[in-house]
Amino acid sequence: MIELGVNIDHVATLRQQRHTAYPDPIEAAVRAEQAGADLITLHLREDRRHIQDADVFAIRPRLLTRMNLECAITPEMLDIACRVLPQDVCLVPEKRAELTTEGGLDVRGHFSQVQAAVGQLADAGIRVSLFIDPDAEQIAAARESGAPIIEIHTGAFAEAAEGSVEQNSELERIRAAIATGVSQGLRVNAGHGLHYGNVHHVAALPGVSELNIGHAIVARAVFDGWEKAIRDMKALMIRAAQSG
Ligand SMILES: CC(=O)[C@@H](O)[C@H](O)COP(=O)(O)O
Ligand SMILES: NCC(=O)COP(=O)(O)O
Repeated sequence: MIELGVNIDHVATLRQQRHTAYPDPIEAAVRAEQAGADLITLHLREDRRHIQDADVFAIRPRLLTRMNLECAITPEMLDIACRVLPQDVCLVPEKRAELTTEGGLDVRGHFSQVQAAVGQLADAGIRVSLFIDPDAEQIAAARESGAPIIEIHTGAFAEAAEGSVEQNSELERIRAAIATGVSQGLRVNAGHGLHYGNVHHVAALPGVSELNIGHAIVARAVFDGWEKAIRDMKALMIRAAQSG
């Protein structure tokens, strides 16, 4: 069954905007699990714009499902990951000035660095995922690095207008990437920019294991409440996966 990773970054964004104690990402994580999240995703950015180090350490022992910690490949982040020991770490590229993660990791271009990071995390017992664009060369490099999981960056698909030629072509790239990854023995996840109006396209693709979704769920929760926003997203995913 397809799994939903609820990304709680933007609960922390709201808190950091005023440096209040609320809304509390720990409560968001616990209540997300109660609403049906299969895992909790959070991204500790180098600039600490949303999730803080203390959040990661506090949430880890509270989870009944699993933690998917997203981070850049830096000595500092790898050290934190090895101290927190989440079940999963997703290695992502970061640019300090970007609004959000703009592209996938260039695994081929930084192969030795990625391979070393995968090895360090794997030695600590952490399952590693690489956040990459839907590109056959990157998938091959990811597999060679020893990472057992890839997460396909769905940002370009999400930015395309519904029903457009561009959206269709991005969806086909994702479909092909999932098929390639699965055929190479990788677990294939996907995420970024998915929302209530586009998630069905990706959830219906054969072979996709998990979708990580954050911004749209936090936005929907403003009107519908946190648990309902999560339940509704999961229902959309499951319906699409069953009909796909
Ligand atoms: C790596 C990724 O796609 C998202 O997790 C992202 O972390 C959401 O947070 P940002 O909006 O800070 O990019
Ligand atoms: N890895 C993608 C993710 O965690 C969620 O991204 P978004 O839904 O906040 O764009």
